[in-house]
Amino acid sequence: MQKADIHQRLTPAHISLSAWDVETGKGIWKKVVEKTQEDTRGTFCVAKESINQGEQLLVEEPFIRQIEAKYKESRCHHCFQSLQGSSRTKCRDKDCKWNLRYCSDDCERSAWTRSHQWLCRFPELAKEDPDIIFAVEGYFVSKSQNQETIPNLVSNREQLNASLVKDYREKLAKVAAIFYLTDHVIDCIVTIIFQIKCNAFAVKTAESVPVDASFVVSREFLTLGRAVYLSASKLNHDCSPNAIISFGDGGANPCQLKVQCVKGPVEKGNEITISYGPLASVHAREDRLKKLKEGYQFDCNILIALYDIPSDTKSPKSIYKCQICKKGRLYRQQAKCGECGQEPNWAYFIKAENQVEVLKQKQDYVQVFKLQTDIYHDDVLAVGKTADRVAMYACNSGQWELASNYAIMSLTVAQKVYGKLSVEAAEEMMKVATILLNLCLTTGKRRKAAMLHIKSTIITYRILGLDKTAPEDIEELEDMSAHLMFIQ
Ligand SMILES: C[S@@+](CC[C@H](N)C(=O)[O-])C[C@H]1O[C@@H](n2cnc3c(N)ncnc32)[C@H](O)[C@@H]1O
Repeated sequence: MQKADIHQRLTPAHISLSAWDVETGKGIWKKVVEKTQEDTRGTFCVAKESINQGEQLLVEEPFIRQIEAKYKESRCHHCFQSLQGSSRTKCRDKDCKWNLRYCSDDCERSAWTRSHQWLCRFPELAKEDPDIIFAVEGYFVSKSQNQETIPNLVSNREQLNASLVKDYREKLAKVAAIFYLTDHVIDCIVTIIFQIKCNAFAVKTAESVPVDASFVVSREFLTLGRAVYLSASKLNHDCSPNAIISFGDGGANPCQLKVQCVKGPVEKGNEITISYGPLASVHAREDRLKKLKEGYQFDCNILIALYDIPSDTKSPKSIYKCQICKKGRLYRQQAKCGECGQEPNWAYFIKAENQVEVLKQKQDYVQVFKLQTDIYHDDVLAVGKTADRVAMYACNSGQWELASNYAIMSLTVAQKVYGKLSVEAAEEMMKVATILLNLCLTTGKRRKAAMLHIKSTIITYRILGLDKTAPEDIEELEDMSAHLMFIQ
């Protein structure tokens, strides 16, 4: 028999894939159960018993994963681990043209049994649209579990425009011809494309990036690839979530996903949520709704129910400062101040907000900050965001003292809005720590403040359980502390 004939016969459309050697499974929830309700939110996760802040709720391996093209040379195709210093393994088939690298024989075997055995023989597919290849891999792995689509995941396919489905069917033509796929299988793969859209997580890792000649200032997140997890995919979205997702096991196993409670206690029966990206702390309500609709094809019912505010209000959190008593908290267009009973001058606020927009165009954020602190109370996120911006500009030009003053103001806002023990405040604390360290290293000033601040950042991280999700941050804080010891 010709090699080409063997290829055609050994395709998943012709033989039944058995579950041999393909290890996939759902991660086991701790203190959490999945529930399904007949409303638009489908299945979701609730606390089975009271959950404390910092508790780890799930550790899970991907059902399917796909590395970012730019890491193909430098990271393992299967587990995304860096290949630096490790002996590289290639595909078992010497004729394979996919040019895949693995960190170990185990990873090569896992990738082979899951899907590469089917793709290996068709080098022309290596250049196909990654969305298509990922979905085809999803089909192979699902078939190995005797399923035709990824088990129990939503696709929201019914809400999508029929022309999008048609586009994907056309894009699948090449794969369909190679594998002799039936119309039914093509349809399953289209569903998997949409399941991936609704459920895949970007697999991220944090990396410290040195800024100019100083110690460490910036932490960047690299997206190594994407992956679908069967249990974690049951978490619904909230713009102010009580859990976070992290990846990796202290630098190892970059695809391993963890879910951690960060706002507790969560009482029995209450929902566990994560953010799919949009956060109340960062994005305006309209932007959040749009991102969720475009990215995940749903109308967030939490946003609609909780933040149903008049459309002329820019943000639910814009609380104006009464210009007469300086104490009253005014919501937009409120007739009288609750403190002094005087009528607010709304024309003044509107003029100030217009000026803010002009100053933002000119990137004069110091003046923006002055105006905002005049018209808003100090628990308004816009004030914190501007302070953060000024701090970052000051960092980039080495003005550490100015940077530290504004970073502390930004931290104060985060602590007021989210609470001292919140992930948002912890992130701001990390920034303040690095800025204070740089200030101390360059001028010798505020050593004691830096030491104390680093200590309280470590404690905050530990209470929130972030030492488990971001152990590299703790390592960095400990390094900072050690550096400060040697400064007089
Ligand atoms: C990753 S899945 C979450 C689990 C999903 N509820 C299920 O039944 O499998 C994402 C989908 O859940 C639904 N969803 C998640 N969060 C939601 C929310 N806040 N409001 C409405 N629907 C939501 C949407 O259909 C979304 O595309």
